[in-house]
Amino acid sequence: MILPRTGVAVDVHAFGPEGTPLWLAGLEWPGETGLAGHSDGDVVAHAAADALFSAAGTGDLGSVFGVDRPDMAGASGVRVLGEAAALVRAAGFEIGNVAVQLVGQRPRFAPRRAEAEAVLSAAAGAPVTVSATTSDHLGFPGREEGLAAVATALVVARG
Ligand SMILES: Nc1ccn([C@@H]2O[C@H](COP(=O)(O)O)[C@@H](O)[C@H]2O)c(=O)n1
Ligand SMILES: C[C@@]1(CO)OP(=O)(O)OP(=O)(O)OC[C@H]1O
Repeated sequence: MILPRTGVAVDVHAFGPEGTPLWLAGLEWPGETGLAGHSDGDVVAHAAADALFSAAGTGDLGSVFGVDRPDMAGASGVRVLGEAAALVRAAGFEIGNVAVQLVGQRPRFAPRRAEAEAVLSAAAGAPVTVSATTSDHLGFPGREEGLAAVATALVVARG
């Protein structure tokens, strides 16, 4: 019997200097300060990609993409998630779904949830849902030093 496999991941990025564009959940957020990173720092897309690797048992974000690949400098979250999904499929898995939760005081995510889910689902080729929560002003997200995202993914080996 082929059983589904779950994966889990957390990603964290600090905010960059004021004026850095924010890319989050595959969307640009005008007027919001962006995240620092080798790529565009999209914690939601990164957590989704890493959860897929976790489910498939194909390593993790750092070991697959690393920060020493010049072609990944500034890479979009949509690209990271799309490439992760392709690698997981190439390893012999179908993707069931990915669920992500953003942790941060801002941006206010809910008004753009449907838009973000559409963009990320298209990138992954499977349903990606995104929820958001504040940390009630506690910890680094609460102090608005950065954002975190936690994700789970479900994959099934092709029979
Ligand atoms: N960045 C965020 C954080 C939260 N939300 C929405 O607000 C709801 C309540 O959040 P609490 O942390 O106060 O429980 C949450 O369920 C989200 O719908 C948001 O849109 N953006
Ligand atoms: C995505 C990568 C590669 O550009 O860079 P970062 O933007 O630093 O993101 P992180 O979540 O630390 O994952 C590691 C890297 O693979």
